[in-house]
Amino acid sequence: MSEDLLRITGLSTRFFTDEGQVNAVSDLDATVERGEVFGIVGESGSGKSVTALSIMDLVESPGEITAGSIEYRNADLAADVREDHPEAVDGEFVDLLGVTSSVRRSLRGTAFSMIFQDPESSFNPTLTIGEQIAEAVEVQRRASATPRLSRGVEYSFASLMASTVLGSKKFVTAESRERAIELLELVGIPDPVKRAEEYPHEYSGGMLQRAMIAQALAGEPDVLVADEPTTALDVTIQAQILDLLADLQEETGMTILLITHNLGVIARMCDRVGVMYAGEIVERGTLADVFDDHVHPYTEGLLGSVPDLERVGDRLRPIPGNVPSLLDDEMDDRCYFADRCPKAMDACLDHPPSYDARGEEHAARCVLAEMDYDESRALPEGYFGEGERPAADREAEPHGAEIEPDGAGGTRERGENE
Ligand SMILES: Nc1ncnc2c1ncn2[C@@H]1O[C@H](COP(=O)(O)OP(=O)(O)OP(=O)(O)O)[C@@H](O)[C@H]1O
Ligand code: NI
Repeated sequence: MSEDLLRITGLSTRFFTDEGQVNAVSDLDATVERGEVFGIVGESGSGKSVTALSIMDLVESPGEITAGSIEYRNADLAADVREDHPEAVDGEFVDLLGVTSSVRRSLRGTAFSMIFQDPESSFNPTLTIGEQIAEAVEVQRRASATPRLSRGVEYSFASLMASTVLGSKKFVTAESRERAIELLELVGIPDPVKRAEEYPHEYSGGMLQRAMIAQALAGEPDVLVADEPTTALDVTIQAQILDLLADLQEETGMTILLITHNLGVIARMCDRVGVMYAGEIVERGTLADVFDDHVHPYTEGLLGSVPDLERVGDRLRPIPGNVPSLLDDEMDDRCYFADRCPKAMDACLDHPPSYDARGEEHAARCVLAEMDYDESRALPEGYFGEGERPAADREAEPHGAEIEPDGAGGTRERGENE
C-alpha cells in the first residue's frame, strides 16, 4: 500500500498586480503518493507553474499564497518543528505553510528539488558544470550536518562564502567533486570526468538538461518537481530525458511531480494526474479515471484534442474558445469552463465544488459528477455572448488553446496502472 507524501488542501495563490488581483491558483486539492509520478496538465495560463512554485516556496512578490495547507510527510521534520509550531504538525505531516521561511528554505534541495524547461537559467556560464554540481552537493552536505532549525543561517552564510570570500573552487571539497562526477554518470553523461570540466555552453540542450537533473539530485530530494522539463528539446531527446526521469524514479524511489501541457507525456509517465483549468484542478484521478472514465467536459475536450497518442506529429484540434481571465474582477461565480462547455446547464451558473466521481480517488469539479446531462436545462445558445459557446452538435472554429503534440509521449499503454 502506498502512502501519501504530500497533501495539498485548499491552496490558493494570488498575484496582487496593478491591473488587479490575479487568481492564479484557487482552492486546489491534491494528494501525491510516495514514489509515484503525479502529472499536472492543462492549457497555458491554467496555473501549473504557480502550483509548482507554491509547493517549492518560490512564489515571488506580488504573488502570495493566501490560503490552504501543503502537508509534507516527514517524521524527522515533524519532530524538529513540533515544539515551535505544534499547530503545523499532524502526526508525521508538517504543514509547510505553518513553519518559518528558514525551515522552508532548508527543505529546498534536500526534500524538494525543481527542474525547469530552460536549463541555461540554472547554471552560471562562468563556472564548469562539475564545479556547480559539486557546489550543490556541498551545500546539501553542510545543510544536513547542521540542526535543521539553524540551516537557514548556515545556508546564506555558506553561499556568501562561496560567492565572495573563497570563490567556489576552493569551497568545494574533493569528495563533493567525486560525487558530482557520480551524479553526471547517473544521468547518463558520457565521459563524466572530462565533461565535468566543461562549461555550460559546451553542452548540448539535452546534455544540459541531464546536468540540471544531476544538480537537482545532489541533495537526494524526496520530491522532484519537473516543470515542462522536455518542452524545449527535440522529439528524440525529449523521449530520452523522459526515460531518464522514469529510470531515476524507479532506482531512487523518489516522487515526481510532472507538469506538462502534453497528454502523451502524461500517458507515458504518470500514475495519477490532475487536470488544471483557470487555476483549479477540475478533474483528478488515476490515468484510467482521467483517460477512460472522465467526467469533466474540459478533460474530454483535452483528450479530444489528442488525435491518437500513438501517432506523432498530428496537429491537435484545440478546444474552441479562450482561456478565461484570472483577474478576480472578471471571474464570475460560475463554473469557469461553462462558456466553452458543450454541456453547460443552468446548474453550472453556481461554482461547482469538487465532487467525488466513480473511481476511489477520482474527483471532478463538475455537476456531471452528480447528475446526467439534461438538454432541457442547457443554457441557451449565446448565453455568454455570441458565438462563445459551441453547441454540442456543431463544430466551432478552433482557436485559443495551445496544446501541442510533440511526439515524446504515447508509448506507454494507458490502463497500465489500473
Ligand atoms: N509574476 C506574476 N505576476 C502576475 N501574474 C502572474 C505571475 N506569474 C504568473 N501569473 C499568472 O498566473 C496565472 C497562471 O500562470 P502559470 O504560469 O502558473 O500558468 P501555466 O499553467 O504554468 O502556463 P504555461 O503552460 O504557459 O507555463 C497566469 O494567468 C499568469 O498570468
Ligand atoms: Ni508554466
